[in-house]
Amino acid sequence: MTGTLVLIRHGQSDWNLKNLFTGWRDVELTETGRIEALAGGQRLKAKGLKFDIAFTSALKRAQNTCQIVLDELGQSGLETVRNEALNERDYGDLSGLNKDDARAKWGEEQVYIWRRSYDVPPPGGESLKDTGARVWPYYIHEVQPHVLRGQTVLVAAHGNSLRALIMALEGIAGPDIVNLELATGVPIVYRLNADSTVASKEILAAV
Ligand SMILES: O=C(O)[C@H](O)COP(=O)(O)O
Repeated sequence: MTGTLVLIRHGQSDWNLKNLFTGWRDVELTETGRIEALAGGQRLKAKGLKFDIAFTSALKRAQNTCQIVLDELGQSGLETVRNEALNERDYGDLSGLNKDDARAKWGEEQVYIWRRSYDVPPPGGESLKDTGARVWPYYIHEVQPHVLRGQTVLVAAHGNSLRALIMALEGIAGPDIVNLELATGVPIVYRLNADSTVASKEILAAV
C-alpha cells in the first residue's frame, strides 16, 4: 500500500442552486456549498487525515472548497496547485442554460445523453471522454507520483472532471459510467497499491 488520495467535488454552487449548466463558467459557492465543504473537512478531520499537497482546478468554486477543507484541518497555507486540466467538463453552448428548459427544448433523453453518456459531447462542448483526455494525463503526471511516494493528496474539483478521473482509476467501462453520480462536498478516500490500482475506497458521506 502507498499513500492516500482524497477526491472532493466542490460544494453547491450558485448555478447548481439555479439549475443552470455551468461547465467552465466561474461561479461562486452558495452558503450551503460552503457548509457542505466545511462538513467534508470535518469528516476528514474526524478520520485524522492531514494532507501533504492539494490540487484544484482554475475555477473558484473548487478552489474555495479546497481552501475551506484545508482551513478546517488547520492547513490553510498548504501547497495548492491549480490547473485548468481539473476544470469541469466544458458544457459548450449549454453553459448558462437552465437544465429543465434544455429538457423542454431538446427532450429528456437527449439532455441525459449530453449529461451522462461517455462519448457524446454537448453542442460545442466536451464529452466525458474529452474531459478524461485532459484529466487523466494530468493525474498520472502531476498527482499520482505524490500518492505513490506515500503522501496524502487532496484533489478538489468538479462533478464531471472527477467522474472522468474515477472512471480511469477504478477501471469503469464507458457504458457503466452513466450510473456514477457524485454528491457535492463529500470526500472520497482512496488508498492505492504500489502498482497504482485501488486498494480501498471510502465515501465520507453524512451519517
Ligand atoms: O457544470 C455543471 O452544470 C455541473 O457542475 C455538473 O452538471 P451535470 O450534473 O449536469 O453534469
